[in-house]
Amino acid sequence: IWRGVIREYEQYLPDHVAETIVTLGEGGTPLVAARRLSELTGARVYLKVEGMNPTGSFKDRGMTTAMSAAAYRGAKAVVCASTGNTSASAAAYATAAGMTCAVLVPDGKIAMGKLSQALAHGATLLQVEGNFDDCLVAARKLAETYPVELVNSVNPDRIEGQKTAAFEVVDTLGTVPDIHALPVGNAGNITAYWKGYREYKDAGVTDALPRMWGFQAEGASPIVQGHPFDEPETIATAIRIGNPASWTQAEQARNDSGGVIEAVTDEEILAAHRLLSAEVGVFVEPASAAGAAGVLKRAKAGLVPQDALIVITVTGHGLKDPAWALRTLEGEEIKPVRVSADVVSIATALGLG
Ligand SMILES: Cc1ncc(COP(=O)(O)O)c(/C=C/C(=O)C(=O)O)c1O
Repeated sequence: IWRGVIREYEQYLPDHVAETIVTLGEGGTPLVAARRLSELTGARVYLKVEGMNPTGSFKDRGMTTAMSAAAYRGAKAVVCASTGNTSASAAAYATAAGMTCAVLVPDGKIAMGKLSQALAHGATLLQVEGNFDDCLVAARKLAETYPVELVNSVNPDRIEGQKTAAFEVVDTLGTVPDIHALPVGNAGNITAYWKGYREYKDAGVTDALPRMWGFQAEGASPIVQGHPFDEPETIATAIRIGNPASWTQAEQARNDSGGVIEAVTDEEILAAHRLLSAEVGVFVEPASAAGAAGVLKRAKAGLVPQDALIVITVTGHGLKDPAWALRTLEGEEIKPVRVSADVVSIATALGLG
């Protein structure tokens, strides 16, 4: 039985997170061989399906450690800024810890699934007139001034929990991938994976390191462009971030691993989003497809080494933001076919008639 991230990887985690463990069974997510992506790229591609965590995104890995640490310090209230998934996760783990949770989200830019989760878990959700970056500045000031713990990925306990995904990839594959690809927003996750891979190598579990390939949405690609975006814009609202908190660490992961951080367009993100659900069988939210979009883009440019072992993290479940399964970027509806209840109409509609 899987016992959650802290108990499975306690020896690699700080002592203060293992004293008062708050867990919802996070981690132990599937590593799925993506045959269609292997065909399209000429590599051996696996997906680390992080939508299979308790609240449907990778954020739960860092929330178990951050909330356990907060509980150990006797905190009664937590706060976070979020594009949605951090708030869903913070709300669930705060509830599990018996704490109150305040979340600051950008006005009108949070996917319905995530909003419903934060509210269902009883978080106090404030829609801030501003973008995610404004929310993060406010959340940090609030935690400095009032007795509330900040559980954003600027909190190192978050990174500690999230690095366990790298351990799981190695434990499942039995080796290190040549390349690890994933979306980059606030850049905590690329930082965490790189830390995890390095710690396994330092511990002698592995003898190599992957190249880190991070992908930002073109309209929200400060690390790619080398300057903050005051008005980040993308339909991938989870990564609609203009000034990543872990910017420097993300560049270190890119440089030290000999990897890249590049941009993909909303069209490329949605095309990958649809390919993953329609041709691989894994339904993810749009931002989560940015890594796959980037690998496909580099494959088209002849930049994916033949037969390379590639793991792509898909970060959140498709149910978080199902709207994009029902409409195209051009706005046309994808509607279920309506038929009368007789078997002939049904057979005809199915092309059997
Ligand atoms: C589905 C999904 N995919 C990718 C990212 C980017 O990860 P980072 O580069 O570590 O930020 C996020 C991030 C979400 C938040 O930042 C938040 O929830 O506040 C996400 O929800």
